[in-house]
Amino acid sequence: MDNHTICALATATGGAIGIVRVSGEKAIEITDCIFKSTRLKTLCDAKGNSLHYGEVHDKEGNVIDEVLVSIFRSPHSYTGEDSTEISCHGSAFILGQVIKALIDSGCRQAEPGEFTKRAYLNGKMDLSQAEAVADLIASSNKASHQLALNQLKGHFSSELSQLREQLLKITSLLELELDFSDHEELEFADRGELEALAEKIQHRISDLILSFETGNALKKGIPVAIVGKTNVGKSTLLNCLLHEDKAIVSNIHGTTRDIIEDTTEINGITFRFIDTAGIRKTEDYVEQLGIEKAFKKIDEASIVLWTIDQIPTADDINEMQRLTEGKKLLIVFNKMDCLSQQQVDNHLPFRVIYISAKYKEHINELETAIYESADIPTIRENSVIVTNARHYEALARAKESIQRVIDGIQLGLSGDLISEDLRLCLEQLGEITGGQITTNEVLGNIFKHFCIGK
Ligand SMILES: Nc1nc2c(c(=O)[nH]1)N(C=O)[C@@H](CNc1ccc(C(=O)N[C@@H](CCC(=O)O)C(=O)O)cc1)CN2
Ligand SMILES: Nc1nc2c(ncn2[C@@H]2O[C@H](COP(=O)(O)OP(=O)(O)OP(=O)(O)O)[C@@H](O)[C@H]2O)c(=O)[nH]1
Repeated sequence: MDNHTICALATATGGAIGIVRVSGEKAIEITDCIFKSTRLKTLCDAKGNSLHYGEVHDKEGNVIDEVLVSIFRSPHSYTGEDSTEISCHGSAFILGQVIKALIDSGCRQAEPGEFTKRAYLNGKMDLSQAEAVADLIASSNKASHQLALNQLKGHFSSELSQLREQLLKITSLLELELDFSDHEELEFADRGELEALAEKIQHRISDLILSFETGNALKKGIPVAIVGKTNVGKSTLLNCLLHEDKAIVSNIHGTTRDIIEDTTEINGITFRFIDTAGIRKTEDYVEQLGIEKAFKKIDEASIVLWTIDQIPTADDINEMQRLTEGKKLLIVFNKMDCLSQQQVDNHLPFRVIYISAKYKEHINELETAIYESADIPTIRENSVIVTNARHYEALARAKESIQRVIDGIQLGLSGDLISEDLRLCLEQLGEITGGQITTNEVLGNIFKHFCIGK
């Protein structure tokens, strides 16, 4: 890490007040260079967590703005370094001038995520908490907000450290055995006990891996595929659910060829609606490609809205069931405005939601059904749900390692062979929170997605 003092705008432009953050060894000294107060001789004597009124000026001594400066002293700051925050009037011009003045006095403009990266490197938070900061900023609904907050608060981190402790316990039991391996009659490590412990760890890792399906869906949006024959009104329905004209609607069969998707919220949960090409037999090569993509999307979706505009035949029902096996299936009978009461009353052997996409009738009812079929678990303040693909991958590898430990114990392998897999498992779990072994490449990949000033 370079030890330059960094600065950046911390707020979005356009507000009444804008904050410029400064962090690093010379943060207070450099801020003092551009700051003048009638009360205080120099900021360098100011206490940590104090607030100071004054003016900032440029190199030539021209006043830029009337401001408030907060002082944080290492290690009691967000980054763990000496830091200041300059609250100015929220004009893009003023904020630019303040940053320029700071750079003229020896600061460097911060890179994306550099404040949080420093907080991580200074031990203020672990890597999964740093990632939670980015998720928190990106959170747009109650669920994703709660998940990010839980991760930031360290619930996931402490779960991982419990797992690491248990792994270390197995390791130390095995090492004890190795130390005394000359005395073959001595068996310190009860293999049954070791196996039970390893299995407990594996279960917990498996649960975390499983939680990713929910976590990922809540973060990225629960995938809902809109499927059906051509011209039944799938694109009209998509537009209706998204509350915007996203897809082209026409009465020409086979209008939608490619996949069109976007997200929207129902009761604070993000859903990702995917409009697909209408399914029919066709000689048109491009349309056929679209239909194949539709089948793939059904596979990836958790919920399928099978849209119809006529009473389905037995063959239709068979196909519907065959293609959506293992999915939550909602049958949407569209164009109800064209149906006779008799057709509506015709009893179908499954639940059907009658709507009119064109005239926006019964859309609320459909939204409720979609929300209910998503079966979203309540996210408590201390729920641990994995939402990050990097964490998921590390857990998957850790699970393989612990499986090899279990296999090794069952096969009666020697302690040193088993220890090797235990060490791997520890390392893989350690990647999530970031240990000594985190490479610059991994760090670079994580922090480049942050905004500047965070
Ligand atoms: N003005 C401002 N608002 C902000 C932040 C900030 O840096 N500045 N944050 C940041 O992005 C978030 C709050 N996070 C923060 C986390 C730690 C510390 C801090 O000073 N920690 C010290 C003292 C802790 C204490 O008093 O208990 C420490 O960890 O030692 C500050 C902000 C959101 N709001
Ligand atoms: N009467 C009536 N017409 C509708 C309704 N919903 C859609 N339509 C009409 O049905 C026709 C087909 O609509 P689309 O949304 O393009 O149908 P699609 O299923 O996406 O069609 P493909 O792209 O061919 O798969 C259009 O003329 C729509 O205006 C409805 O609720 N009632």
